[in-house]
Amino acid sequence: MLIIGIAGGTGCGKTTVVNQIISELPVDEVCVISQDSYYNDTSHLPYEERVKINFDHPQSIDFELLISHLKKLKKGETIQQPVYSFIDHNRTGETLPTKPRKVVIVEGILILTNPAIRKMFDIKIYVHADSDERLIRRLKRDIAERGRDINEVLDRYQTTLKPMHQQFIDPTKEFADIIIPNNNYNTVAVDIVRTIVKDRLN
Ligand SMILES: Nc1ncnc2c1ncn2[C@@H]1O[C@H](COP(=O)(O)OP(=O)(O)O)[C@@H](O)[C@H]1O
Ligand SMILES: O=c1ccn([C@@H]2O[C@H](COP(=O)(O)O)[C@@H](O)[C@H]2O)c(=O)[nH]1
Repeated sequence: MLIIGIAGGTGCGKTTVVNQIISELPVDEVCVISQDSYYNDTSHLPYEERVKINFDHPQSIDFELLISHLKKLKKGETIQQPVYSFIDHNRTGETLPTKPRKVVIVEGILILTNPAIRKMFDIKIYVHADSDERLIRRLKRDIAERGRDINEVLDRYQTTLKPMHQQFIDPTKEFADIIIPNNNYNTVAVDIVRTIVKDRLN
């Protein structure tokens, strides 16, 4: 099994890059694990409290569950990946059965901050886009897809996203084997990663 970790700040294009990598691969050869599915279960908190959580701090992630799921996949077991709602800021209670595949891609802003999970990755990738580009993309996406308004996104950017990016996420670039510049769509870099993956599948 080849486990690839793909990190990078919010809006850098991780999900887009993952979709480009897997688009030409056989569906039964690859599976994707999103760090977002592993935000801590905060069902015991009311919405008014959940919305105040700092979702850009490593402590917001249930790394224990994520690591145990990766270990199970390595052993050939199917896992139940939690489904997360950005609207409710919580797990939905549903799960997505995820079968072990030859290639497992784990993507998320904080996945390279955790030393134990870093050790499990065969290839570590960091997707880079400038902060103004990321903010613009995040604004557009969160308003269109995640039920936010402009003030909410900008407030969160100033109070948490930017400081957490500088403190925790950007420094993980140094752990990356490959850094993909993604201010523009980077088909060359995606092709290179695809070639590595295809080579592994043969
Ligand atoms: N290279 C790019 N150029 C322009 N827009 C992009 C690029 N990569 C991603 N996007 C767009 O930016 C938004 C955020 O991308 P996404 O892949 O969800 O980022 P992430 O998963 O890192 O938060 C999406 O609307 C996506 O279509
Ligand atoms: O309940 C939540 C949980 C997370 N977020 C934000 O999501 C991004 C991470 O997702 P990307 O797809 O990598 O952008 C993170 O910056 C959190 O602030 C949220 O808004 N609500």
